[in-house]
Amino acid sequence: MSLIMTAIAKNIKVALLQFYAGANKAENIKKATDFATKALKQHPDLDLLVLPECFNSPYAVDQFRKYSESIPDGETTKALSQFAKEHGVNVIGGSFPELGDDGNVYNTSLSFDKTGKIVAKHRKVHLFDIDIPGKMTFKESSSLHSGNKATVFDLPGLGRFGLAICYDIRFPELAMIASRSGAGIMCYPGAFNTVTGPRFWTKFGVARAIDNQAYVILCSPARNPNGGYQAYGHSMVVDPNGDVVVEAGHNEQIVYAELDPSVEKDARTAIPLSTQRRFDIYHDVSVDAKKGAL
Ligand SMILES: O=C(O)CCC(=O)C(=O)O
Repeated sequence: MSLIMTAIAKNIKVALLQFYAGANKAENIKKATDFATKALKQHPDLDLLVLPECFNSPYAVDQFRKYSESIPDGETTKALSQFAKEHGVNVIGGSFPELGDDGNVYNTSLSFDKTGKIVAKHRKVHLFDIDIPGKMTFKESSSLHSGNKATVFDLPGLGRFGLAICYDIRFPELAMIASRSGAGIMCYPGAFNTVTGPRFWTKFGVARAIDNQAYVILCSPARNPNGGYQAYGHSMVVDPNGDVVVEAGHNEQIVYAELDPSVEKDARTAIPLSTQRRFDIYHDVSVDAKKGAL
């Protein structure tokens, strides 16, 4: 018996819905379902739809609370659940601002199986607090609270997924946890920007794919011609060898890919990282972490 595990159950046909959000929340939700409908019209046999980060709200720290809603009774959750159920399709629902029971606001991603059931909820763990002098300052923590767990889940018939949001991708640990738990696909709804996007977006997609010999899905909002936060776009799928399978431009569009379990199996068989790991050496990398060390 092969020791190499493949975490994808079948060929998975996926669509990445790259669109931007405007000021009207109801219109943003409708746009999401319109894009989803269009994708299914073009490819009725799709298994999975993926939406971008923060798809029902402008990406602005002073707006998140206004657009936030509770889960599962908020309008965004209901719309996505209903769409998944009506069309019998799995949905990784980008992210949107969640109003938690504790009164705090989170950047949260929900996934739905094809019966419309919520099968995963990830609250962004690492908040985007950066200051690049003269170029960009952003402080998500001024209005958002962070999540406190890594997210791994199964979509029945498709396989095991890891889920994280945007800036989370810079911390390889979340993808490692998912992969060590048997995930074969790592998905990041993410809104990189025109400063850090060109430099880092593709590299992170490729890095996480190679690290874990897993498919990586990145789904971004499109760039908004009416100003505000300028997302990088370039939604993409990267295969377990680090090859980019499909990549969008920066305008609104839908891109399609097929995830093939044999590609993952071949990658993992050819270079058998999973049987060569030395957990005796790096069983817990946090143990010796020193204050101020990377
Ligand atoms: O990591 C980056 O460069 C961008 C992250 C980001 O835009 C976000 O977390 O929303």
